[in-house]
Amino acid sequence: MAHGIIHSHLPQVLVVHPPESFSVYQSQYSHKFHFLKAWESPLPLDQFLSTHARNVQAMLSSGISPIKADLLCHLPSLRLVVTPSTGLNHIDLSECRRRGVAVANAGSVASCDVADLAVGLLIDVLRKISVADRYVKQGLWASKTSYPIPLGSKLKGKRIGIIGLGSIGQEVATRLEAFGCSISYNSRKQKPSFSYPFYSSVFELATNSDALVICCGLSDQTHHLINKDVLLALGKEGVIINVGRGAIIDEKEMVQCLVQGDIGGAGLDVFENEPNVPKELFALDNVVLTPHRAAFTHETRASMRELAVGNLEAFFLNKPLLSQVMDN
Ligand SMILES: O=CC(=O)O
Repeated sequence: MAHGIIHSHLPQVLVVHPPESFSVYQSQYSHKFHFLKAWESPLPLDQFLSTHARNVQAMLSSGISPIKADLLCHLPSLRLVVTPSTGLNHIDLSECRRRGVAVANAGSVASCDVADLAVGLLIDVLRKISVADRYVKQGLWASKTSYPIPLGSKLKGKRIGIIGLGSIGQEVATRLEAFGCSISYNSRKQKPSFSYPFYSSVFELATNSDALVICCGLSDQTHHLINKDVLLALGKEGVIINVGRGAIIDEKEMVQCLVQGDIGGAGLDVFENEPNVPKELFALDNVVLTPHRAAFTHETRASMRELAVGNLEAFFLNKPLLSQVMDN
């Protein structure tokens, strides 16, 4: 039936924009929930919500599309937003709090994968794996007598500055310690359970690091946290890795620093205006780009779905949520 508008005995879950692999939610969980699919409706969204979603208590977010006051005002009965993402910047948490809407996210299920990609990007930038891959695949190795790939840089011994020592940052630290790097960090608050040196200033952290790895979430406090001064403090050999959110870095300034050689390189999985990536970066061999893929493994996507569904089930059974966002 169109848009899933049927009278069903199953609990209704509003889906405004489908999350990745929504077909799997449908095939595996349609016996538990009735998914109300707003995007399939020919009605304008406002009208659809006012007409069909006024009594809906729970919604499943796509993990990307904004859930802000302009949407929430059409959903007076809403009590839960579940997002199958780690990041929460697409959700207006204070508006949710004001309206008594709980929020549950993917908790730490993606942390290992995200940390793996961060370390992979760092190794790629330092050891020029993508450059070398292109060199071989383009037939340059076989066709040239000289060896034009510049030397890479050793990972062991590098001073790594982690921004955000949450579960992703901690996984990055564990991995890079095993590679013989030294770890320091910046976080909202010092974490006494870790002995890594803490810097309350990102500028000081950058000054004392060979690479910065951004692992924090995007908020008003972290927007453009990495500005021109921080980038210049990182220096000409310094590398920046971002698996957090694009807007944590002032992207325009970063592009300029990379183009002018004011920093040494970058490994970026996230961008300010996805899916648009500054074209200037395409020509730079010291920059490795991935399209927001850090949490994309079969295993983690399945865990994210299971946790999202677990939260929905808990909600409808009046049980505690499995991964409620604490400051919500
Ligand atoms: O970026 C991915 C996520 O927030 O899960």
